[in-house]
Amino acid sequence: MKVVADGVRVRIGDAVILERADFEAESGRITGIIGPNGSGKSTLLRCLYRALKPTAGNVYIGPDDVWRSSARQAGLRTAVVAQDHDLDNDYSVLEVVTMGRNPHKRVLDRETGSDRRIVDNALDRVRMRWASDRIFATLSGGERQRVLVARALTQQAPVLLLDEPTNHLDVGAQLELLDLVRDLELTTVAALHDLDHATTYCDRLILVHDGQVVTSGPPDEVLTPERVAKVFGVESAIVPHPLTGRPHFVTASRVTTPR
Ligand SMILES: Nc1ncnc2c1ncn2[C@@H]1O[C@H](COP(=O)(O)OP(=O)(O)OP(=O)(O)O)[C@@H](O)[C@H]1O
Repeated sequence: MKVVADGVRVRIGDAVILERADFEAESGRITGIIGPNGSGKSTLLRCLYRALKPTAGNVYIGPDDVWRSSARQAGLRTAVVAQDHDLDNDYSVLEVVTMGRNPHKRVLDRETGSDRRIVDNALDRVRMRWASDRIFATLSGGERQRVLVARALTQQAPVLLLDEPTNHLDVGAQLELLDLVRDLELTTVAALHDLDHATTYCDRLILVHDGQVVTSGPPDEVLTPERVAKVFGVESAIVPHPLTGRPHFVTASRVTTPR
């Protein structure tokens, strides 16, 4: 299922946060959104998962305009791990992850044995089943992040939207999560800060700068040294990884090119 942004514009008050954002995320592929702090990555993602209505333009998940679909329809197609969440302090981990099943249920439907198996399986995949009865708010930042990924998995949606999914995770847990995302083979759109992760895990990148999509394409075409210097202000190269031989993004020093 494809994800398409068509001329998306976001204006908040007098500020234009996003201008004419166009892109297409291919079915079953990982598309990374990269760009400096404040460039508009989260804003673009929020438009995709119905948290923010664009001032102009359209977002399509598969054939449907997300802003003409119901919240439930959107929940069946799109699972989200956002940067912020509005979870009550008293929810247990099990309750949080079970919420991912809500789009599959009618109002008074009870949890079934099948739901419970899906929830347990998701918790196993992120190695958090041991915490099922813990209060979500008492977990560490990295543990909470893994639980939110488990909740997204239980939605069993074809599209996965991730806003800086490796936040709070140690280096091993970061790679474990990104390997898991790759193995899922969903249509994934992820805002990422780590440009080596973006190079290693993404099939395509969308580079956002000052609220504009600067370019999109395969990582080696997007992350040219000239463009990285201009947008991020650092000297960089893509070189063969000394351990794997795969393309590896490295930085050297800050450059003086104005951003
Ligand atoms: N509700 C709002 N009101 C005013 N400005 C906003 C609002 N939401 C976002 N912005 C501004 O829009 C710009 C883009 O924000 P956004 O969160 O999309 O950036 P980002 O690329 O995800 O940044 P980061 O890498 O720091 O997470 C920022 O300058 C931010 O301050």
